Amino acid sequence: MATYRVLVSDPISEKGVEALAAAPEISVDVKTGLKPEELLKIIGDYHGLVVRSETKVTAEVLAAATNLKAIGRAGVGVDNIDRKASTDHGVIVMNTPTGNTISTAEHAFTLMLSAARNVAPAHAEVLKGNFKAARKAYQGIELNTKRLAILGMGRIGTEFAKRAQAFNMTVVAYDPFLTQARADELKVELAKTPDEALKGADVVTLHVPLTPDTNHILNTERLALMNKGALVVNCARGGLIDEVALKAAIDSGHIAGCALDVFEVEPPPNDHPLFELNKHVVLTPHLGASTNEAQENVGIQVAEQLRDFFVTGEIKNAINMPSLDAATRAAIGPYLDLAGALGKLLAKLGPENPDSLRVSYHGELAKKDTGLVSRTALTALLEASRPDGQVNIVNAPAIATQLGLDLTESTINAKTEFSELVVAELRKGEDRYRVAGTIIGRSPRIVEIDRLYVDCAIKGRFLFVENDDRPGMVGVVGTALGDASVNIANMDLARTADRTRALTVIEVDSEPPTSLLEKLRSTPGILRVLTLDL
Ligand SMILES: NC(=O)c1ccc[n+]([C@@H]2O[C@H](COP(=O)([O-])OP(=O)(O)OC[C@H]3O[C@@H](n4cnc5c(N)ncnc54)[C@H](O)[C@@H]3O)[C@@H](O)[C@H]2O)c1
Ligand SMILES: O=C(O)[C@H](O)COP(=O)(O)O
Repeated sequence: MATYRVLVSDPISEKGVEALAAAPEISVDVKTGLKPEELLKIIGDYHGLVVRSETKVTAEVLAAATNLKAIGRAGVGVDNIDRKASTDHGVIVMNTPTGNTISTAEHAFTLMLSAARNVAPAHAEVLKGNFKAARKAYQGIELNTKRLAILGMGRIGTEFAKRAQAFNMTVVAYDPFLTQARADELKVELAKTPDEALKGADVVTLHVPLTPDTNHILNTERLALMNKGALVVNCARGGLIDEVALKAAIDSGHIAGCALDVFEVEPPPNDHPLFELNKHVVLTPHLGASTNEAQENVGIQVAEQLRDFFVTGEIKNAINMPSLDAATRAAIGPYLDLAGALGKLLAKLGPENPDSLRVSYHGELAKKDTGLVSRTALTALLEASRPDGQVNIVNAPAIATQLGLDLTESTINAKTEFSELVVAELRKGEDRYRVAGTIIGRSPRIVEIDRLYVDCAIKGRFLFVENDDRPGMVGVVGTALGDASVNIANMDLARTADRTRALTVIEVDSEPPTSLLEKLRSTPGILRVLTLDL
């Protein structure tokens, strides 16, 4: 019986569906073209969701998706998925960033050539029998030596640049992450601003994600910076262009035309103003990634990523989580277990309503990527007060922020008696409580509780007894446990350097009854008694 149910709600390649269904742990339902209300009704039954750009994964859908753990986007753009709501609900969002790069770059390039040479309107006229008239009407634009501005020099922008250079175009690129060294390597001019890239450009092509910052990145003012007779190409997202401004710039004759694969609203309405245009215009229905090759790539990639996430815990190409490959998962597995135990210990023993959790790493571990280890400690800390599955590794930082709890990480070079040490400290004002652990062999051990040195396992049922450090206390505790028929599996004793306070960590074989806890708590010299299942 499959453990995880995955809904594929947009068409992906058959091979992708097969790759997902091949895992015995996973059962797959393909239901494409669902209306929003139909999706809302069934999404609660699924642990995984696979989409392209059609399914809108809104905050409402995520609120109804009570079992959802992961969304796989078979493609690049994730603007159809409410990222914040996904994170708040603890749902991992992964995309497949590389699978459709070439197909999309080729489509964008095709669009540029088609707009320059009026391929679409000329074709339509030929079919209508207007061969001669069309020969006169559709004079083209040569691209050789023209200046091309690329906004967004990521995967697709870079591939577009290579093709444009083969056509002897001069390429100028703007991307906030493009360095001079990379620009030199790609033989493109580096623009410091979008305006600088657009000034004097004959063609612009957009390859940036749609975000609140990039919405209408191409507007009236920026179109005006381009040369008269310039072309606009957009194979990224419709919202990047102010379509009203574009229509006005084409009507005025400043911009010659446009080549668009994407629209502000998809599908665009039948009376869309750009549909009135004819010369140097070509419009396609979001076909950039629609090749057999790209669809197989992204379909299989998304299937493998979701399968690995459910089966091995591997996290690849997540946009709201650090990645975690299988090898790293295996290497840091014991530290994740240790961090979980430290978080639980702090929840039980540390101050309530803390201001911050500080996780510090000593030794070799300090050189590794410990982000997920810290997140695991935070998740375990928060889970203790929300045991109903509301908190997980994806949403723990967001929940902590809502609570005003800071998570800080530090690496410490000072030597300790352990080759590696993880210290988790909960702070509330001046009040601090710390616990620490290490890995011995492959086994996580707790080695410090509130500055007292212990050695205990991270799994089991424990009784913590803090008492004045005076003779006879261990006997009192042992006798009380014996009288209550609670067997001791392990016992570890620690005391402060000034010998005023002692801590006994007792691993027990059965749940200590309330009567035993009350008896211990009322025993003179016993300061605190707590039980904890780790
Ligand atoms: N039409 C289609 O079918 C289709 C197919 C694939 C991708 N896309 C779209 O194309 C976009 C780009 O895809 P990609 O694979 O090249 O992504 P990418 O992440 O490799 O590249 C995006 C680049 O944009 C840059 N960027 C971000 N903000 C910017 C800004 N304000 N100005 C300039 N550059 C900025 C980033 O630094 C990055 O280098 C995707 O986000 C997606 O929306 C469309
Ligand atoms: O962002 C993408 O990957 C493209 O826009 C492709 O979208 P699609 O999968 O809906 O064709």
